[in-house]
Amino acid sequence: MAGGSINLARVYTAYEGSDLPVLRDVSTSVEPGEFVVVGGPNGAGKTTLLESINGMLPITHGTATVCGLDVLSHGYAVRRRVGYVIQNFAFDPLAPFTVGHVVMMGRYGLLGYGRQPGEEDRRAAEEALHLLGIEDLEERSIGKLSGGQQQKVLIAQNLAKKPDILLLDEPFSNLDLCTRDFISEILTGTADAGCTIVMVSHAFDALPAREIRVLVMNDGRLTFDTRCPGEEVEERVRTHSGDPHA
Ligand SMILES: Nc1ncnc2c1ncn2[C@@H]1O[C@H](COP(=O)(O)OP(=O)(O)OP(=O)(O)O)[C@@H](O)[C@H]1O
Repeated sequence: MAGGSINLARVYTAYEGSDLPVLRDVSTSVEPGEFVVVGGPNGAGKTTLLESINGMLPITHGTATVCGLDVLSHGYAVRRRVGYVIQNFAFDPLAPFTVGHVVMMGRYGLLGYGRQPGEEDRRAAEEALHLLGIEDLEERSIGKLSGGQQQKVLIAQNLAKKPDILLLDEPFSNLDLCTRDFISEILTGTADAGCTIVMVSHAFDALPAREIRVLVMNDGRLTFDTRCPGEEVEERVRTHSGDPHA
């Protein structure tokens, strides 16, 4: 994990079929190894921001450069280096994959076309299973696990990829309090190893004690940007989030 930078310059993003952009005039720079928390009210554009960074959504104006690559013209290369733990994902109970398969899928984008996983891939998957403490689930069917267990598997899948940047959308949403602390420690270790972390969250109780970069979004715009210790993040986000019901 080398740690990747993110540079957004006056970015606008619109969903297909819509003329109105959801992200509006977003500019920011994230340095390699930063731990970023993105807050703000429901519908502010936080998920849209993550999916603009990894090139899943089309940027209609402005430029996004991730790990030194232009996202519009090098989306595939960007996604090889960026992990993404999506929000509220649930596998079909009949999905024909074991936990081991799902974690190994994190390596597939790194393999050439038609190449089978090798020793390095197996080691990376085993390390990720071990880090998340889910080795005992390796042979279990993914769709038959609890939401919290599936969440851990998705995090393991993305860590097996050894990304330069890890994007996480509400990673604590399915997790009990102890597991939140456990995942928070893993993310802190991942950031300390050099990986840039960008996490969208409404839950701030499990943030690491280290310095956090806080970005707040309101109505598609980036409206607040600061750095503070983990325990102050909730207060900063609360103070700077517009009330959508006001
Ligand atoms: N697939 C889509 N097509 C059209 N509009 C969408 C789509 N997904 C989201 N939007 C709109 O984009 C806006 C921002 O949504 P987004 O999911 O980025 O917000 P968010 O800040 O992540 O919200 P939350 O905290 O509720 O997860 C919302 O107005 C939403 O309705």
